[in-house]
Amino acid sequence: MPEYFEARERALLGARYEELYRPLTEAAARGVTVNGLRCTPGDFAAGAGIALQPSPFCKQAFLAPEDFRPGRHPWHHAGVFYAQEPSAASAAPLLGVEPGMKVCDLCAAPGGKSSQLAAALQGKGLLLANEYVAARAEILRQNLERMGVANAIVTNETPARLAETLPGYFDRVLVDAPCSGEGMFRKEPAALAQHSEALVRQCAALAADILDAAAELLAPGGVLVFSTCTFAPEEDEAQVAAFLARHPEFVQQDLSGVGFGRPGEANRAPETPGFSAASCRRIWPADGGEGHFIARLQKRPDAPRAELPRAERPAKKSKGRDNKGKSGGAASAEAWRSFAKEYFPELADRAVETPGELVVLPPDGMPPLGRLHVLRAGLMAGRVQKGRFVPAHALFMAEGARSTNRENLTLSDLRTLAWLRGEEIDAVTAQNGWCAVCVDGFPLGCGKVSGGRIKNHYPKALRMLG
Ligand SMILES: C[S@@+](CC[C@H](N)C(=O)[O-])C[C@H]1O[C@@H](n2cnc3c(N)ncnc32)[C@H](O)[C@@H]1O
Repeated sequence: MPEYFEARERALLGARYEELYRPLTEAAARGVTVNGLRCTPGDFAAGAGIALQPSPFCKQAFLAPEDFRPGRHPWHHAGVFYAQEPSAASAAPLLGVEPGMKVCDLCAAPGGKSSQLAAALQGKGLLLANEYVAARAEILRQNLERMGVANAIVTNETPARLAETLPGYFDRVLVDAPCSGEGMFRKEPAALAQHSEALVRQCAALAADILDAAAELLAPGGVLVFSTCTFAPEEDEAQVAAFLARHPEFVQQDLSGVGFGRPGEANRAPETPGFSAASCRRIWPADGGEGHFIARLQKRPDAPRAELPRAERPAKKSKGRDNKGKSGGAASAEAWRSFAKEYFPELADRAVETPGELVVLPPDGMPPLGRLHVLRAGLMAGRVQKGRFVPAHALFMAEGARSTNRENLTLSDLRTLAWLRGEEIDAVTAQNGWCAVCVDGFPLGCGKVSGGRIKNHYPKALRMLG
């Protein structure tokens, strides 16, 4: 253990130090969280063929065996589950997301908690999943695509710019803050190597700014969940106490009845009106996970309502014209509609956006995004090339199970692994044309059938090699 960390924690915990941190000498716990857009936890446990234990931290999650390799399981490729450290699955359900809400995940990559929030929305309402680090934002986009999320906007922004653009817009905001990662010591050697008192202070200051942006993003009556995977007072209890002192328009909610973990620690924050350490929740290594801190705060319903800034002019539409003289956008929409009528009749009447040659199905009630850096706004349906519609992988990952043309594989079918390796496979149930390839009913992308064989369109970067 880093010297500063151990000295601090021993001073704060006394004899409890040994009890609460002792499990850090054992192997890291592994967990999986079931994607509620795909199936129920019960169906997952019955069909996955993995020795699972229910997680104490989340109804949709399980503890997995130490040697479990998620990337080798076809259901992982099909977005049926997300490999998530067990205690990390605890925070998102505490946000109380319901279908139809507007939800923002401010620090979202790689996307474990965003996937949980999207599942809670059940395709209705909006998830804005933001990630500040560009390369991580791309991973977030890919993970949400794998999980079949169609109603997300993925942005690569600073929390402050989001708050300027969408003040008061969201019913729920999650801040899973960048932190000093003291709960990652066992799992990620880098967290151990980089740890220092200066890092703790730097992370605390950064998270305070992120929380201020979160406060601005929330509508009156909206709920904010703040979580970290660290134990440092400045980043946990003292952070929440300082937030409440800065934001009298918020009240803390009590998490003592959540059924897992332990209360926050009173000696980690100064006495602050409205703040209760006992109402926070801590998961210590002794509780079975790597470690998490969670607090829940509500913006008072009578807090002043913010005005959205006036929408800026939308980006110029492509001026491309097809060979029939129609605008590129109208031609793309028409190509999509005729494709959708054949393969996804339920989607054929949905409104589409056609930036350039692309066809995107925006989420219902798109907010004004101004000049935000948006990686994806809704579901990428495909693109039009030489007048023909070419479907996107994302379309089949979100809607493949409802396609009119499907190849139905199972976990025990040898064609499943062949498909994930990128090979051509025999068509048994699918007819000529585009088809969804599914394992046990869960989508694994698309292929094109001709002469009884399915040409593999599973993206090269996602293939299971070796
Ligand atoms: C604890 S991780 C989020 C994990 C994620 N919620 C999940 O469940 O998969 C914190 C994230 O905050 C991002 N981050 C780093 N600097 C940031 C900043 N200045 N503002 C907002 N987020 C930042 C990190 O890149 C990291 O992806």
